[in-house]
Amino acid sequence: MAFNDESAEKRKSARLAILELANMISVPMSLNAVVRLNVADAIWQGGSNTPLSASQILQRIASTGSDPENLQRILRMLTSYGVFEEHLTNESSPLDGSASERKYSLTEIGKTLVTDAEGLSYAPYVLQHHQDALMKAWPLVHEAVLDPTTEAFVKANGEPAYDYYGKQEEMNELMLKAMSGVSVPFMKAMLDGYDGFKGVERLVDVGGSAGDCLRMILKKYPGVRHGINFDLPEVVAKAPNIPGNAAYPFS
Ligand SMILES: C[S@@+](CC[C@H](N)C(=O)[O-])C[C@H]1O[C@@H](n2cnc3c(N)ncnc32)[C@H](O)[C@@H]1O
Repeated sequence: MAFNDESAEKRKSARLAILELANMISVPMSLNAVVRLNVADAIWQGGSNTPLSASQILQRIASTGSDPENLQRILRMLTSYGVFEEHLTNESSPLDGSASERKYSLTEIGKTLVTDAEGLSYAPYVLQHHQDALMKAWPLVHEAVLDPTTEAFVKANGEPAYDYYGKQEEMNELMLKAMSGVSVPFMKAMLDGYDGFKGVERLVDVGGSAGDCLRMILKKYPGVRHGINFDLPEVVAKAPNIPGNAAYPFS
């Protein structure tokens, strides 16, 4: 196939678009980096969300020898995806000598990574989705088309995901924390607008993970006397008991 008009606007935009797609991995990997570095909590320290430069953020999270320029690149990348807001100050930049120093605060998206009073955030979800076992499976996605008999995760890791998580305590705990971080705010919002649990006496949450959803439903609906968290044994073993739940110790 020959393309005669390589300078046509739509060919130029198509080439830019495919380059962006080809490099898209830099976005979740940058997100993973700021979670590992705990940048959101560093900016939010004390609830102020005062814009900070990369060097000021590093003073809160890292020892000497860290590289503010590399952090700034990551922050700028994620600013373009709405995680941070960039503020150009009147002070000159000690990093690159430019007239304005760049500072960063959290947007609403960025705030989802801040650890709340219950120790929860969306940060563990980001880590869970980029753990080594999953990262090993992604390059095998095309094999799901060519040979769908074995899923990519199994090909990469030798066993299905939940078997793998169950055997690795750290991964099991990360999965539980990731689910709690996502489900607690979701469930709060859902319970504000949904009253379908009225009149229910026995409730089974299939795949209930740490039991957060069940706990929140039981708290709002004391009429639900038996709440059963039906999950894998190693997951239920880590799930805290729900006070007042008549189903214990049978969940
Ligand atoms: C995506 S998580 C859902 C978490 C939970 N419903 C929430 O909203 O926080 C899926 C859950 O299904 C559980 N699960 C996977 N296979 C299962 C099985 N065979 N029997 C019971 N639970 C299982 C996992 O351990 C995990 O907790």
